[in-house]
Amino acid sequence: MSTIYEAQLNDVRTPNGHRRPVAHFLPDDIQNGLLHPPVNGNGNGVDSDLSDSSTGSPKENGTRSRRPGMSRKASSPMAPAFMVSAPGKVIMYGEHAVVHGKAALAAAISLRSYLLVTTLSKSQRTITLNFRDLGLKHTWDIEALPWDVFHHPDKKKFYYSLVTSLDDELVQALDPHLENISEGLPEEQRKIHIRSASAFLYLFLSLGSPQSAGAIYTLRSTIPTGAGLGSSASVCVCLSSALLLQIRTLSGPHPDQPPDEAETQIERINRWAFVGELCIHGNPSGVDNTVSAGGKAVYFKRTDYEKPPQVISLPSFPELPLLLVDTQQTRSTATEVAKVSALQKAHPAVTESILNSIDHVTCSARQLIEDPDFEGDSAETMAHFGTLIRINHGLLVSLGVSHPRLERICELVESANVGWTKLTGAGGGGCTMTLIRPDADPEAVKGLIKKLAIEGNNKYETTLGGDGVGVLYPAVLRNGTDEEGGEEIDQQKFEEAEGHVGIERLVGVGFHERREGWKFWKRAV
Ligand SMILES: Nc1ncnc2c1ncn2[C@@H]1O[C@H](COP(=O)(O)OP(=O)(O)O)[C@@H](O)[C@H]1O
Ligand SMILES: C[C@@](O)(CCOP(=O)(O)O)CC(=O)O
Repeated sequence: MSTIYEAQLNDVRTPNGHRRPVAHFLPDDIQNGLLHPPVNGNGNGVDSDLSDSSTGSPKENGTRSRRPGMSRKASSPMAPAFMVSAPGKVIMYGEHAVVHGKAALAAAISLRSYLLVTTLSKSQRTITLNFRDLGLKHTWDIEALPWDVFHHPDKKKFYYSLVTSLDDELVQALDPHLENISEGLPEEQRKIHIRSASAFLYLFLSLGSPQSAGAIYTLRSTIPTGAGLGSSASVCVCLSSALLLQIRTLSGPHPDQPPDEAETQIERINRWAFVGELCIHGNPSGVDNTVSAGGKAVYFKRTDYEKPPQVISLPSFPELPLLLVDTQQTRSTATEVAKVSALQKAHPAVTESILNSIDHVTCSARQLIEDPDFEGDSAETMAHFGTLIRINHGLLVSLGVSHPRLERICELVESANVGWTKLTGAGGGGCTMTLIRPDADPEAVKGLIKKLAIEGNNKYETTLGGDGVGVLYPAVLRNGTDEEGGEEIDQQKFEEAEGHVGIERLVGVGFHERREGWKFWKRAV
């Protein structure tokens, strides 16, 4: 959909945004959208025989082979390695207020997380979490995990359940399995590892079973961690979709899948991604995982946490010339969200009025976009969006979630007179987004970008409004190499891809002009 502000520094990627018709790699029944999960007597949705036998190997191009005259296979081939990918996001308007039941407007970005799932042979009864960006690698014995607690009839959840809070007993049952993660690392770093691992384990134990296949889950991301661009949500969407695919509860994605059916799959993925977010940052609104799962741009509001949120797709979300700048100042979403809750406790009426003002800002932007006479790129529209950006930032400052480094960026943009800036995401560090004025002097913009770099900021180039969660099943891509049938993405290749550019080149969604393989569930408009 949208755009990047061209400049010379710290380029992370230059996506072309092209989408190609996708190859039919999924096993027949998944491919045709017919696969509705076999929920067994334990209600865990997994049938280990079926899950192995219905998945083809990459060499068979995903077709199922059954021996004639046999109703059941004697032995089953290993499931092929597959990948899932999910985008980060920018919140245009409404961060923090959205946690308190107000509206937010957010869009997917082209920076993404990629998760490779490698199934182990039947005799290897372990799962390994390999989160490369964090340097986290940990292996668990599947049988040693607390299945009895997670599968107790009072506790058991299903792939379609709506889980809106973590269960304390389940969280406690995970503790012994998290305590020796990354021992010896500084406490702050360990905490980050433990949070990510707890999201994985909570989902694995909720969705899997003691019969789940052993596997290695290798994740790499081009989204900066903890910078306000939704890295945690995109990781959670990857985990949720991979685990739901492994227990064969998702249909498609398929190019001809009816939109309402695709929406159901997105919703299932999104619900469990939200549970992962609960593990990582405690009190999420759900806007990040919603945008990451479904992609595009949405208006989001959740007034009642016991019910699904209101999500409205915004197909006329305009191509905005945005500059994303990362202060590289670390912070955690959980801490910033807690600051606002503390302010609300201390000053309920004042805080509520700030949150309401943010809500008005978001609604004003939505009204503008949905106006039948809306002109996406007129100077007037830009000025309207820009003023709302400036006001929204001021309100976030009042909530106490800015940071001197964020303020410094606002000051530099203001004095260069090239656009309007606000923090995006949780603040306290992380990123700003600047909407560049249509009449901005290009030399002034260049000068600004140079100054920002000199002061230690990092610029991200990204497009807005792309696809949500995608699947590459099996993990084979046409990468412009001569490999017959496409290039198989194995773990070593994926791990060794150099930096963000290397990841994009190897597996990036939309990176190669003629790449085929990735498929996406398309949100109904
Ligand atoms: N690439 C990654 N691999 C594994 N976990 C990640 C990755 N990126 C982020 N996370 C998890 O998400 C947390 C950051 O989430 P959060 O503070 O909400 O920031 P963000 O704004 O980027 O979502 C990290 O502490 C980590 O637990
Ligand atoms: C502050 C908040 O509104 C957005 C947080 O975004 P991020 O985790 O900084 O990318 C929290 C939330 O919506 O869950």
